[in-house]
Amino acid sequence: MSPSDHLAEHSPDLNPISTLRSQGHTRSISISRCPFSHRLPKCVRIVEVGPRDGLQNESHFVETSRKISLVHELVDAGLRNVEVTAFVSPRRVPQLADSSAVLSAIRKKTGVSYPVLVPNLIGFNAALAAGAEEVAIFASATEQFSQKNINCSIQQSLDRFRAVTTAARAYGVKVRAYVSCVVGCPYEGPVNPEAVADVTIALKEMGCYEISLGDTIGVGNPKSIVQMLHAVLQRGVPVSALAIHCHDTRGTALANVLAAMSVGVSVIDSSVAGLGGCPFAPGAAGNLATEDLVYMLQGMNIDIGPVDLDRLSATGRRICAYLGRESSSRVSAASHNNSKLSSCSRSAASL
Ligand SMILES: CC(C)(COP(=O)([O-])OP(=O)([O-])OC[C@H]1O[C@@H](n2cnc3c(N)ncnc32)[C@H](O)[C@@H]1OP(=O)([O-])[O-])[C@@H](O)C(=O)NCCC(=O)NCCSC(=O)C[C@@](C)(O)CC(=O)[O-]
Repeated sequence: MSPSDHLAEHSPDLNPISTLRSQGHTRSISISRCPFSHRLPKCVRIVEVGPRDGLQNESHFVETSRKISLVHELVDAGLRNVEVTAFVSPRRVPQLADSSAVLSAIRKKTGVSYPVLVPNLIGFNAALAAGAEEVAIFASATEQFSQKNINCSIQQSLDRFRAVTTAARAYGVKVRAYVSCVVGCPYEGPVNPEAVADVTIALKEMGCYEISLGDTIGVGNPKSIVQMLHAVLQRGVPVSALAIHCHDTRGTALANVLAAMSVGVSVIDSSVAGLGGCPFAPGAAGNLATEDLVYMLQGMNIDIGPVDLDRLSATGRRICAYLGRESSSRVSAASHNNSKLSSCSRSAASL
């Protein structure tokens, strides 16, 4: 039985292509093409931020052993980039006070990167001592968010980050970077894309191999995301050095990711079960759920590596059960309710 027949049998109304075929429409193949698929990257690298971004805002302390097993489960589900924790002030982010214990206990697999967040040299040195091979620094496009988040101006933060990138180079540690509030700021409102470009260029010039552009409070839409990306690209930052990091506060994260992909972005941050949110960004909900991203990309036949969606969904459900909350992944909820339909997207890919 072909995938389309399988779909037709189980859910005829979900499969317009086979329905049209059965009605004698021979040109149905053409509508199976995504109208902008030629502009989308063929491969996407997913950066899973659940263990760090996902847990940092949780009020009840997650046991160190549970954090470690979450990282292992995500890697076992096939993810190849898993952000593990943050070496920040334990007074500011008590949930991640066990960062050294977590990172040093991770059973590392070859071919997997395990970046950790560091705000300054203190954090970098602690991360290095715990075995970090990749760190992520994090700046903001707005002054007020920078002050609230890391207690310094944008310029001061760039000076601190330059010290980190210099040290990282000396130790052979890779450095990724974030820019927060790329579309809107909880304290300053709409953000000028040129401000995002300024910070992105500064981070690129100090040696960050990749800069992840964060819609921290999930106010973006496909148009504002693309406008922001164009501003960054027009200033000469190569698209291969950019990633996108969308919070799903208003339900636009997946659409925003697709918009970013249509201009060539091929690295996407997401969080298992849609966990997450910055403690210093009031109103910020969780990230785009990794399960939902994987469902869409696998369904579109975009290569994301060997990710097992069922295992990933199970991981999301387990951590949510531990935290005593519902998963924000729509795919996870849907496949739980109707396992027969869970493979629709994957079947459609081969039509
Ligand atoms: C950045 C600092 C450390 C500045 O820290 P500071 O400027 O020194 O001042 P502070 O009052 O904020 O903290 C001072 C205390 O932190 C200590 N300290 C100083 N540095 C470190 C360090 N690295 N590790 C551990 N301790 C450190 C320092 O020694 C001192 O200790 P105390 O005297 O109080 O005992 C602090 O403000 C901080 O930790 N802020 C938390 C930032 C954070 O984790 N935010 C959430 C992550 S960002 C995010 O979620 C957005 C992102 C990346 O996901 C993308 C997006 O969505 O946009």
